[in-house]
Amino acid sequence: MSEVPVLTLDGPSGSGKGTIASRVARTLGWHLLDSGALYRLVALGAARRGIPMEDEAALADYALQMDVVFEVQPDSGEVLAKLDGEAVGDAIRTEQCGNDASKVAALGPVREALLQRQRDFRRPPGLVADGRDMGTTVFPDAGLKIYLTASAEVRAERRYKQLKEKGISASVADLFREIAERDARDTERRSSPLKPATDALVLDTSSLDINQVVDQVLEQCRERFDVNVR
Ligand SMILES: Nc1ncnc2c1ncn2[C@@H]1O[C@H](COP(=O)(O)OP(=O)(O)O)[C@@H](O)[C@H]1O
Ligand SMILES: Nc1ccn([C@H]2C[C@H](O)[C@@H](COP(=O)(O)OP(=O)(O)O)O2)c(=O)n1
Repeated sequence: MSEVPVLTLDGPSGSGKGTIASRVARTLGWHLLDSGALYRLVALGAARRGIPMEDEAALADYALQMDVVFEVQPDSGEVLAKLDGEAVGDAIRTEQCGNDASKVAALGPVREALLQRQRDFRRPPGLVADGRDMGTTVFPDAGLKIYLTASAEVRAERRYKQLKEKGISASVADLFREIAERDARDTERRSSPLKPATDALVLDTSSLDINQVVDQVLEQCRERFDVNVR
């Protein structure tokens, strides 16, 4: 078993995983795995190559050989992805790409193809891994597992504000429907469905702000890991 400590943050869309994972990883000085970005990159790369979303074998093959580089921006901490040598920008952040990612992620062979790539992110001094099955399947021996959640209404409202800030128009009602559909697909699939690990700490963030969630997660990290953070 690897000695490198891992914190897993799993949960449904809009629960705050990405935001909290990036803040906590920066504070701890640990590496970051945005596993959802990998599924989004499979969906984007496959669409660009004309691979049909039903062709499991071709999708898994692409997931195995796609060339992905994540570059952390030193100032903002923002992570930029390069796929097959090209910066993808916001193309992987659209709701369409998220929905396509959720579809390719339901395919067992695609999940299998991404498993080792995700585990390779575990490097000293530690890893914060964000996704759906980080605590259940990818890092079952993680030292701390947190399952973030929030009501679907709150999550749709957060997504609405996030899109508005980016200048993208959307309706809360459509976002709510998409979130409910994605929740259903992610929790009902057979291969590594979205659910809290039996040893995960469940944190409902519906009435917490970002700083409150970061503080609670860091508090748990201080208790579980040999870290010295304020
Ligand atoms: N606890 C929170 N309170 C309010 N807004 C939040 C909270 N956590 C995240 N957000 C905001 O909600 C949006 C979605 O968060 P994000 O981290 O992308 O979620 P996820 O990765 O789970 O889909 C972002 O705009 C983020 O700033
Ligand atoms: N570990 C993971 C991460 C993401 N997925 C799938 C399921 C999700 O609906 C999509 C997109 O994930 P992502 O975390 O980027 O999406 P959100 O930011 O939560 O909306 O990928 C997965 O099945 N397993």
